[in-house]
Amino acid sequence: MDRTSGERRLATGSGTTPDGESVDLVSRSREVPDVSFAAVVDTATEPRMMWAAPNGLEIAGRGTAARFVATGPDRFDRIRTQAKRAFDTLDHDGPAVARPRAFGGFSFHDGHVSAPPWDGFEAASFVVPRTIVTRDEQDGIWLTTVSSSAATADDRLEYWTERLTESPAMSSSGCGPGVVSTHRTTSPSVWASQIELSLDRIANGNLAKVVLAQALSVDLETSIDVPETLERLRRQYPNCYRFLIGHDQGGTFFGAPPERLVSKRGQSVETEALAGSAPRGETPERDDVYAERMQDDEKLQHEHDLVVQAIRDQLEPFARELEVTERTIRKLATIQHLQTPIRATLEDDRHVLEIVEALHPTPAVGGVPPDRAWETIRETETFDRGWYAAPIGWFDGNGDGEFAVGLRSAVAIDDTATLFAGNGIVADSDPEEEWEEVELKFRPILDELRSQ
Ligand SMILES: C=C(O[C@@H]1C=C(C(=O)O)C=C[C@H]1O)C(=O)O
Repeated sequence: MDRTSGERRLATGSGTTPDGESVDLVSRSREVPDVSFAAVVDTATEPRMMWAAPNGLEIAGRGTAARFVATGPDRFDRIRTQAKRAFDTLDHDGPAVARPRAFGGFSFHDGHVSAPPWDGFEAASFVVPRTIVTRDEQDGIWLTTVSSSAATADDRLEYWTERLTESPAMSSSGCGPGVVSTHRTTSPSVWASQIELSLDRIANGNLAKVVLAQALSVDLETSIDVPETLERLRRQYPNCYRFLIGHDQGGTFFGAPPERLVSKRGQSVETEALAGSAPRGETPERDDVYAERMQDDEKLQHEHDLVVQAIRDQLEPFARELEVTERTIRKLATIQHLQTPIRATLEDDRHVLEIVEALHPTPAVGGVPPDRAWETIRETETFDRGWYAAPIGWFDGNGDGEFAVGLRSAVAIDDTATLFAGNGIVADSDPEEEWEEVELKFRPILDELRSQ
C-alpha cells in the first residue's frame, strides 16, 4: 500500500480553502493506454472511490479537489447548492467523458450520525477526486486531474501518466482474505419476532410493506483488498454495479448492487422496480420452476407492485412521459428477482439529486407507507443501516448522473467486514423463508471473502 507517494507533494489543489471558502477548479484530461484502476485507489492516506455501471462506464478516483457534506432533511438540496458553486466555475479542458464528477452518496436516513462501523460516513457526502481515470466503451480511457491552478493540474497529469503507465493493468489473484468467524446481529428468534410485529401492523392496516434487514459481522484472516474483491465480483456479477467509497480515516463501503435507483441524462430518466426474490436452480429445469413460481406468486406480485406504484407516484410530477415496461425476471449468479424497468421524459430541467430525493427510499428497501415503514425499521432492526440500501453514485455539473441502491454491500475496516442484507415483508410473509432469502443476499460478498 502506497503511503508516501509524490501525490502528497503535489497536493496543492482543493475546491475549498481550510476556512471553507470555495476556490475555482481547473481540470485537465489526457487519453491513456489500458492502465491499472487499482493503482489509482492504492492509498491509505486519501479518500478513494470506484464506480462501474452495467453500461460499461468505469471510474476510479483518489484525493479531494472538492468535498460536499450535508446532514438533515434538506441534505439533497444542500449538496446541490455546494456542488453548483464548484461546478459553475470549473474550467475543464478535455472531452465530456473525462469531465470531473462528484462521487458519493447518502445514508439511508437523514438522521444518521457517523459511528462504527460507519466512521467517516456522513448523512450525505460527495467528493470530486483530484485524480480520476475514466473508461467508457466508446470513448476509451482518460486520465483527469483537478486542481485549483492549471499549472498544478498539468504537473499532476504528467506525474500520473508516468505512474500509471508503469503500473500493470489489473489482474486478480482469485483469492479472498479468508473468513475466521461470522456473527449475525439478528438471531432467528429475534427475526421471527420482528416479522410478527410487522405482520401485526400490516394486519391492523397501518402498514402494507416493510423491508427488514440484518447485518453480518465477519472477522477475516487478513485485511481485505477491496479493489481486488470488486474485480472478482465483476466476473460473478457482470451486469451489476460495482462501487467503492473509502475514507482516509475509517472504513471502505463497497458492493455489487443489481438495482438502479436512477440514471439521468438530459431530460431522460431510467429507473426500475426490483423486488421479489427466488433462489437460482441447480439445473435449468429447476431454475425455471423457481422463476415461474416467483412470477405466479400473488404475495410477491403484490410486494413488487407496491414498488412500481410508489416509483410511478414519485416520478409523475416531474414527467412529461412515463413508461412502465412489462415485468421481467432478473437472473443473478445466486438469486433471481422480479424486475420492472421504468422510463420517464422530464417536463423540464431537473438535477438528478431531485429525482434521487423523490425516489429514495423506494419500497424495495423501505416500505409503504414510508414513515410507518421507517418507524418499524427503527424500532426493530438491531444494527445501524448507515449507507446500506441508500443512493450511491455520481453527478456532474449539468445535473446528470447515475445512482445505484447500496445493496449486496459491506463496510470493511482492517480485518473485519460488516455485510448487510434485507427482504420485503408483506402480509403472509414467513420468517423462515425470509431468513433464507436474506442468506442468499449475503452471498455475493461472503462468497468472495471466503474464496481461497
Ligand atoms: C433489501 C435487499 O434487496 C431488495 C429487496 C428485494 C426483495 O425483497 O425481494 C429484492 C431486491 C432488492 O430490491 C438487499 O439486497 O439487501
